[in-house]
Amino acid sequence: MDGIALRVGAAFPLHVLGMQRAGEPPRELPEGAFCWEVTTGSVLPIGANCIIPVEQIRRVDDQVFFMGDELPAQGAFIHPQASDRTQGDVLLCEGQKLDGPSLAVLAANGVATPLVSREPSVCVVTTGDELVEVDEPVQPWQVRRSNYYAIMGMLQLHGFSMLEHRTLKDAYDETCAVLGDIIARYDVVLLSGGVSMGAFDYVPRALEHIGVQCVFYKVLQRPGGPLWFGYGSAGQRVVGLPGNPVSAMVCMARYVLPLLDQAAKRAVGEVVSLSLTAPVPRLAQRTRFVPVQVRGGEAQPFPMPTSGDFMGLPQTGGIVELSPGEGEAFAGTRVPFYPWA
Ligand SMILES: Nc1nc2c(c(=O)[nH]1)N[C@H]1C(S)=C(S)[C@@H](COP(=O)(O)OP(=O)(O)OC[C@H]3O[C@@H](n4cnc5c(N)ncnc54)[C@H](O)[C@@H]3O)O[C@H]1N2
Ligand code: MOO
Repeated sequence: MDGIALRVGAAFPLHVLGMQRAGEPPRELPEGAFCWEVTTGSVLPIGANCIIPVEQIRRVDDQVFFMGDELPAQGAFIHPQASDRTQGDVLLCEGQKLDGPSLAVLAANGVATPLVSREPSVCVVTTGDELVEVDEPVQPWQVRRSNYYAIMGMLQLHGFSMLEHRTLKDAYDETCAVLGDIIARYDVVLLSGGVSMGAFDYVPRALEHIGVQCVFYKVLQRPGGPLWFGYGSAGQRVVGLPGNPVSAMVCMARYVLPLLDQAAKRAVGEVVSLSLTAPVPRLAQRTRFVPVQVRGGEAQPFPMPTSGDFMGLPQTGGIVELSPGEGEAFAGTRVPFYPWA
């Protein structure tokens, strides 16, 4: 507070001894009708116990007159040491993301070298003979490598930066060799495509051949049924995402982003639930994920015709999860929501 520092009870007018500026060591305030001019952020002069804002005084030369209605009480506009937190208080917990406020707390407390977890390195591997680069000419029987951009974008927007990319042809020996090399060098490997039932879907076989321990393969869900997950010998997390673009993005939002938060030792955010604005048929035996537009805490279903149709996804903010069951989830049903990033 910009104003004057005084002792409660000192009789006005007060004599101004000078200016106690921010960044200066404390001055002495003697007994009697004296005060120090102070600026916001300055330390309290020794002996002062109250501040009067500059708006409430009138200064004539070195004399100060009180112009307010009521004299402030002892301690007014003073921020005592340790009044916000005291020694021994916990300021940040494990898993805290170092955002602006938490970095400010670290800096203010002199923590120049905080103990942080290492960001996991991630390699995204896209597989398929039909895939071409985004800036290459594409034939009617070819597909642009859009899953790579979708996955990378989701990872980057989620705060991951140690990202690499490899491409693989649908060839078993090459898949084994390249994956063996990649898995030895990254904490997390995210594969797209080649996990289903096709004659050239080599990913599950190749991963097991090179010693990646399968934890699960196939989930009762749509889209994203053929999802594969396992651990490398040094604990590397390996995910085989289904190649269909909607399936790959759904599995990223629902499983991979939380998995990476866990790998980075970040606190995994609480899952938000939203209210459906329209009924959605459930699947009898499978969990169903439906893209939604989010408006005012409500989820408007925006289903894609197939898991290869993703041109409408940019109008959505993420997916909701419907548990298996008969009939439909009615409008108003609260369902878990997973954002795209
Ligand atoms: N007989 C069966 N066939 C299929 C089944 C099944 O259970 N039985 N599951 C289907 C489901 S569900 C899915 S999902 C797909 C997943 O197949 P894969 O993971 O093996 O993926 P691919 O066959 O390699 O590709 C599927 C589809 O996605 C396109 N794709 C692949 N990678 C990319 C990329 N990087 N960017 C854009 N598009 C990509 C690819 O061209 C295919 O069209 O299997 C069903 N089949
Ligand atoms: O479930 Mo697949 O993941 O729809 O196309």
